[in-house]
Amino acid sequence: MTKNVKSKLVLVRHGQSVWNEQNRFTGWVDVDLTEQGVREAKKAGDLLAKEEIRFDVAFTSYQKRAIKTLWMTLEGIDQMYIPETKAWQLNERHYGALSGLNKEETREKHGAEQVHIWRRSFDIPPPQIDADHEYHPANDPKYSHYDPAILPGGESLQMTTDRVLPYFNAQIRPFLEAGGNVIISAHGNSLRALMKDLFDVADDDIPGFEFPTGNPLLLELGEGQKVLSARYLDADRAKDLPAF
Ligand SMILES: O=C(O)[C@H](O)COP(=O)(O)O
Repeated sequence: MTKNVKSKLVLVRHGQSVWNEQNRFTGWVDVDLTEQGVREAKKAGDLLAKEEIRFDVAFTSYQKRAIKTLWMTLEGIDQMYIPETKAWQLNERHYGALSGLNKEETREKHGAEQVHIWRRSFDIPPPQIDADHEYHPANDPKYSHYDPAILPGGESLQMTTDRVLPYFNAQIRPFLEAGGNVIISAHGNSLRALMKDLFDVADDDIPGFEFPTGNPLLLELGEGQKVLSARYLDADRAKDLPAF
């Protein structure tokens, strides 16, 4: 049976960041890519070039690790001309008071089980960060044009999903619905939120899925954005995908 592909959607997690390398909780802290992260982002472009997809529009977060990954990927496919929208709703989940801490040291202090709950539960947020802390978005000039009341100080995956999906449905789905091809460069947990919706994954199962850094996930979508096919372009660095 032939697949009736209406649109293509590429999800790419940013290449390795400085704090990925240092094993620190990152969230909304705006750290840069490492040299390895740059190589991963460029490779994402090389891999995507082989697919010969013409994109209509790109989306990314307010965070430079995802923005630069998008730019290098678009450069690799010679499509830097496409419209590009940045939205804080696609940011990584806010890691609250854990932001900046080393994950191993936090395990030593609070126990591996507690750290696993903070990292991989669906609905348990990390401890909130103080409103006057430099890592609270209300104190970051990037977000000064937003009402501080809507800016998070620590999010569970569920809270992340609750701000990613309304944005996706309102701003990105219409392009897919119209048959457009879309690329989104974002983060481990904002991409999990999208994966949960697109593949209809249960709350308890979604934290178990990992997005490799800088490895584009290509989805072919049919009517109503039903997933018809899904594969990571770097098969050697692929992770498990939900059933569809
Ligand atoms: O924000 C972070 O620290 C990482 O990007 C994702 O962290 P996690 O693996 O703990 O979800």
